[in-house]
Amino acid sequence: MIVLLCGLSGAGKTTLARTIKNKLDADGTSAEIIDGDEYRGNLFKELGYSREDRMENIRRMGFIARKFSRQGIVTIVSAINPYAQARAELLSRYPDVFTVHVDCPVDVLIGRDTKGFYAKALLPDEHPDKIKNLTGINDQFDIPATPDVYINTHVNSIDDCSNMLYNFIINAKKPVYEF
Ligand SMILES: Nc1ncnc2c1ncn2[C@@H]1O[C@H](COP(=O)(O)OP(=O)(O)OP(=O)(O)O)[C@@H](O)[C@H]1O
Ligand SMILES: Nc1ncnc2c1ncn2[C@@H]1O[C@H](COP(=O)(O)OS(=O)(=O)O)[C@@H](O)[C@H]1O
Repeated sequence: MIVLLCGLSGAGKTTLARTIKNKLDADGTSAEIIDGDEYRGNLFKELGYSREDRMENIRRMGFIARKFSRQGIVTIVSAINPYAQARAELLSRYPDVFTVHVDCPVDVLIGRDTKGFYAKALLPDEHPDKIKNLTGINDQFDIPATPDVYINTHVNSIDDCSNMLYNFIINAKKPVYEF
């Protein structure tokens, strides 16, 4: 199965992906994480943050994820994945995709600001360091209308969030059709 985490930067996707992979490893279930930062930094270096590049980023991650999931590996795609169109494309292309909205209020994310991006996005327009396309501040995020799982990392602890998602993964079994 492909577990498509989506949510704003700092919402907790990487934290949850790693925690869940550890849990799955511990019970003997193969798992792999396809992480936006990791793939962008190593394989997709030419991609930026325009709509077109984000769409392409998700297309590529989905393609790779399917290679793993076909082998029975629980494949967690951890990326902001902001567009309904990109998510719908993966859902229509692959038979084993589950969407997980990792949610957290923007004001809490501005407080977490683990990478300093929110402070830069909130700088005045004329500031040379201003980020002009940070998802959730000045770039689009389409809230998933019907996610398979909704997780709010502001109201639930890391333990509770990862247990919720882990339980979903081990119970969910969509048939995987060959094509
Ligand atoms: N319930 C929670 N679940 C996950 N992370 C949490 C939770 N509560 C607090 N956090 C904290 O929020 C931060 C989330 O950072 P993380 O890198 O996982 O986010 P991300 O969504 O992967 O961001 P990015 O898109 O920038 O990679 C971590 O510092 C983590 O400790
Ligand atoms: N303008 C930006 N918007 C969002 N993330 C950014 C931006 N610039 C740099 N980043 C970094 O790139 C990561 C997001 O990459 P992805 O998850 O791969 O994004 S996605 O939009 O194409 O799905 C964030 O974790 C953050 O570290």
